[in-house]
Amino acid sequence: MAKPISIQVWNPSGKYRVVSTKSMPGDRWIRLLTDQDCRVEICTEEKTILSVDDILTLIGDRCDGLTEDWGEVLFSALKRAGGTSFSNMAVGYNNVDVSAANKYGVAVGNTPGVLTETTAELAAALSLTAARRIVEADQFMRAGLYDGWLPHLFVGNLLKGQTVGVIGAGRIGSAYARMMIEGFKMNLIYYDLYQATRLEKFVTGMLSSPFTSYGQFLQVNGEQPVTWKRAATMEDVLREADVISLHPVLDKTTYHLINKERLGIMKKEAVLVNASRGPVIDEAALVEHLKANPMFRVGLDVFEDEPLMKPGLSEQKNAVVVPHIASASKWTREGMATLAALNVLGTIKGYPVLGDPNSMDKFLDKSSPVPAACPSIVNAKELGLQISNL
Ligand SMILES: NC(=O)c1ccc[n+]([C@@H]2O[C@H](COP(=O)([O-])OP(=O)(O)OC[C@H]3O[C@@H](n4cnc5c(N)ncnc54)[C@H](O)[C@@H]3O)[C@@H](O)[C@H]2O)c1
Ligand SMILES: O=C(O)[C@H](O)CO
Repeated sequence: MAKPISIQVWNPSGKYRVVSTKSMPGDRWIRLLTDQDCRVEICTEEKTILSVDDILTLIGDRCDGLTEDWGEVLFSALKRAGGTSFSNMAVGYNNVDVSAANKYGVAVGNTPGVLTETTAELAAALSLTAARRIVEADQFMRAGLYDGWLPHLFVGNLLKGQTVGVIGAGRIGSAYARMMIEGFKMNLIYYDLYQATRLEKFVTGMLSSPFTSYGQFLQVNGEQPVTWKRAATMEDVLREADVISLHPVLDKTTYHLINKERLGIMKKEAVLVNASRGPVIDEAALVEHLKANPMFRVGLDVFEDEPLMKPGLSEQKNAVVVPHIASASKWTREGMATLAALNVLGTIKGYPVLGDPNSMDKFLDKSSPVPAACPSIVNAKELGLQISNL
């Protein structure tokens, strides 16, 4: 007999039962659901990750929508309980077996757009922190080791005029690239399967006057214009860039994208940042590379065996590690909760799915009524859901 799971209930008499496996920030998402006749159950267990059995208990024998780590067993249980809707509170959905969801007719929601800038800012922070050895210097200071200014104390890398490499120049990768170009006047080299047209236009391009591009703006102000290049291969980025940030989705094409061989072609003093997904880097190979190359530095928000780090990583002074906080700003996390709730609500109500998963503003604007649509359902086409342009 499964152990009972502790929950908090909102609007107990609501017609639709929606379960959230975690407490999510803010209360707008709860109101949006309860106003539309949903009974909302929020798991209040203290453990961070629920087991499959815990979630099966939460689903029970009737559940209309739910939010966690999902595959065949859970989607079939949700279907048996009458559920048609699931949402990740995340843009990445590598934790979801979408073909199992398709098999059981369950819509899979995600939360794009609202976390783009917040995640890019953390990647920029990790780049700077690693390049300028801020964590090492902070620890040194707190340990009472500072005896006075020295020419060689914590010498790091200057970013200005160096080259930033972006692998995966989608929403977050492009936002990060712009921050590094504007903030530190770095040159850009990027690799993506597709051309990042908007990003390219930003650096050189054809945007409106008074300046046609950021490069021209710098020139007019007496500064060296920045350059950009779309690399033909990922190896070109690894060879040329001084700071490399990873922003692709995680799938079989990006698993261990950074491995021993590819680490080997990077500059000895390069900075590598990962705020995408842990398994994009072969973390055991990275630990060896960090040991052998003390001037090579990494900033990691995500880990291959999350929440664990590979043996040896935590001892490396040339690694900055943070616990998957890239999207952790108040505005973003409340927005993610709202989008996740609206994905579930919209599916329950049979609303169409927004055709453009990059324009979430209308769902996030607290001063106007929320549109009768699902913000982002990744398997809308497979399930034959109606698409709307609002
Ligand atoms: N650390 C965090 O908290 C956090 C927060 C948000 C997103 N993420 C991760 O970041 C990822 C990207 O998010 P996004 O909103 O920018 O997604 P996006 O879809 O806009 O961008 C992903 C880009 O990766 C590119 N890509 C796919 N396969 C590739 C390959 N083999 N080589 C190079 N590029 C490839 C795609 O063409 C696309 O441009 C998410 O899938 C998620 O895993 C992490
Ligand atoms: O994919 C995502 O959105 C993150 O990992 C959580 O912010």
